[in-house]
Amino acid sequence: MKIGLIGYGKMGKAIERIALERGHTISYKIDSKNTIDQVQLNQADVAIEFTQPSLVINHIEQCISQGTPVVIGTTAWQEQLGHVSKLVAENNGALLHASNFSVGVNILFNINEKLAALMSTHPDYKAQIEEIHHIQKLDAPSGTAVSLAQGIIENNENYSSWKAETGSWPTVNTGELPIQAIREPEVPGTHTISYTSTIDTLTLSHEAHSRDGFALGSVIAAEFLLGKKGVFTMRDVLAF
Ligand SMILES: NC(=O)C1=CN([C@@H]2O[C@H](COP(=O)(O)OP(=O)(O)OC[C@H]3O[C@@H](n4cnc5c(N)ncnc54)[C@H](OP(=O)(O)O)[C@@H]3O)[C@@H](O)[C@H]2O)C=CC1
Ligand SMILES: O=C(O)C1=N[C@H](C(=O)O)C[C@H](O)C1
Repeated sequence: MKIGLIGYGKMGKAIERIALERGHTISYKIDSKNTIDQVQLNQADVAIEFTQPSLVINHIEQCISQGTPVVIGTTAWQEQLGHVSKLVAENNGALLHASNFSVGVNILFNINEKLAALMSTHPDYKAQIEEIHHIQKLDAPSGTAVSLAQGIIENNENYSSWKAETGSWPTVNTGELPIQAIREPEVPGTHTISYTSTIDTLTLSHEAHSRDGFALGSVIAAEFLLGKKGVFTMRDVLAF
């Protein structure tokens, strides 16, 4: 498969290595010096986009209007999912997005929803989410933390919204789920959900050891997307 890389930073480089190991070729690499306007996107069978929240919607629009299937890893654009879904439908396009492409985190998403449902009838347990990432990360809280919070809100009647702060825990009102974002050098991504009562604490945690899991998941997602039409997520790839 011919893959176009939109974003050739920390993730783009990890994806290139894993794509080549899996027998794919790289058609182009887009970064701040070689931007999307300078490249014929449909040279590639599929594009994989990991850039920045401020760029991703323009990149999606360009890929979909030029008929290029695209895998989106960039985070912090979910409020535009309605616009993006409409665009994909109108152009009979193909797009796959995920806040986290690692298999381990997608298993965590599944367990998180089940635990949230079990905890719904135990309001004495207070939930919280902590995420730790490298200091270059532009968005906070992480897309993964937001997905985890949504999984709790949809399955636990004690929570109806989330509130986040960087570097400390937010003060919350009843029904608000607290998220703390921590930034430390070199951390690829660690997410911890805990439920604490006066009696005990129950904890679910995922710690990425490198970016390889995110990169491998995005290449597997690109392989899945080839020949399909519509909007997909890692749930479709992993058939959860
Ligand atoms: N869904 C998932 O599993 C994961 C998602 N992410 C998300 O992916 C995104 C990228 O992360 P990461 O690779 O660490 O970030 P980096 O900052 O390392 O890379 C960003 C890339 O975007 C490029 N870029 C900057 N400006 C432009 C522009 N105008 N046009 C085209 N490209 C441009 C940069 O170019 P240059 O190199 O020239 O500066 C760089 O190659 C983030 O949103 C992050 O949250 C990250 C990991 C996993
Ligand atoms: O920016 C990152 O590095 C990561 N971003 C994603 C997120 O926002 O959840 C996924 C992963 O945690 C790494």
